[in-house]
Amino acid sequence: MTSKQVLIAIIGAGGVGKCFLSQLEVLARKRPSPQLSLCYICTSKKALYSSDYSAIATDSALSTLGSSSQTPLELPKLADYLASAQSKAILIDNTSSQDVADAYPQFLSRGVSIVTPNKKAFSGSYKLWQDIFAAAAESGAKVYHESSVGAGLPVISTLKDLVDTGDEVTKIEGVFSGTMSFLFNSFAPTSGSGGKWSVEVKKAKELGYTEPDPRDDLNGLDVARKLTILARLAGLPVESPTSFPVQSLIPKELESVSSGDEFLQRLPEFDSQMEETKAAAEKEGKVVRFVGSIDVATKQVKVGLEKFDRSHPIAALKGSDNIISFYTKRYGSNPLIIQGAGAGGEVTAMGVTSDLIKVLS
Ligand SMILES: NC(=O)C1=CN([C@@H]2O[C@H](COP(=O)(O)OP(=O)(O)OC[C@H]3O[C@@H](n4cnc5c(N)ncnc54)[C@H](OP(=O)(O)O)[C@@H]3O)[C@@H](O)[C@H]2O)C=CC1
Ligand SMILES: N[C@@H](CC=O)C(=O)O
Ligand code: NA
Repeated sequence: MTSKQVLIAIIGAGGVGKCFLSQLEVLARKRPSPQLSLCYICTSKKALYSSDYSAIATDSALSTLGSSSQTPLELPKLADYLASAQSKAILIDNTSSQDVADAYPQFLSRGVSIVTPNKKAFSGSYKLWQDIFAAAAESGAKVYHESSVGAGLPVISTLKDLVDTGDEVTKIEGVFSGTMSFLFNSFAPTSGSGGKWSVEVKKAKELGYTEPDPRDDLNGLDVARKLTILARLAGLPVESPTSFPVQSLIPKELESVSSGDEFLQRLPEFDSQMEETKAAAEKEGKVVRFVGSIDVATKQVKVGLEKFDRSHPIAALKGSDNIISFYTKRYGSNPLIIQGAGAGGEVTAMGVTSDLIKVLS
């Protein structure tokens, strides 16, 4: 190992993790120095690494991992492994695991930087948030999580720039879920009749837009997590994603179902409930959409369904698009607006890779 080398460790090789691996390959080619060396990769069951930090070939990492007989290191051991290396190490967390998120302070305090699309660390308890940034400040390690809100869209960097340059954010509102956007754009389009709710939910999962368990999207918690992150960055110390009103779209009858698969299997029985919601909006000449807002002055955060005129920009979104409006003192009554795909492996991995570039810089 040399000081011109940076070690990369990846936890999670699913939809986002796989796309990140190919982007890492491109980045390593385009940016020969420092040399990026993949030293560890794991899923929840398998791992690939060696005690001398030998480089794992990125192009064949997934197939080698698939046939590996190594199991993942426990998180404290992984922190030891990375902190003991002579080169700087960066941990890429491509999971949605709370356990991995809870361990960030351990990594950061030992100088290991973190890049992640996982929302759990930044929307968990306020104490975890404080511990993460305190550990990073003390050791000088970096932590970036652009893809935790709006996938690769520059939402977090924009909000940080607004705050760091002395602007005052008064309100943030919009569509914060790629899954919810896709579902309502296809189930209740501004023209035509739209598909069946349960069929669209399955499609959203197949397209890689949903959380590993789509109930985490449908119960509103994914959006609540994103709003918690943005509210904290805007200066509101929101305690948790369940400390403000969040509307769930999970039918009452399915609230106690144990697995995501059983939930998806039974969802068609309840399509009529969402049809009623859609029909009620149509009666007023409107369409229904799933939105969120943070009112910084009144400290109010909320997540749920609202009706919109068909000509409203929120009603007219396409595919998995998010739209996020920042109202600030500087921008006055014309908000700064960010719009584009808010879910999917490639666009999410782009946010992760560009965060990695920031750490390298
Ligand atoms: N998909 C998207 O559009 C977006 C996703 N994100 C976030 O990106 C993250 C990844 O999402 P996605 O790739 O879609 O999810 P997937 O379910 O496709 O992949 C998750 C990966 O993490 C692994 N994993 C889960 N828990 C652990 C653990 N405790 N230890 C080691 N590995 C673990 C899984 O392994 P195994 O298969 O063995 O369980 C799998 O390889 C999530 O936090 C999600 O919220 C953010 C923005 C957009
Ligand atoms: N499930 C999430 C993925 C990105 O955060 C979404 O649909 O927005
Ligand atoms: Na983003």
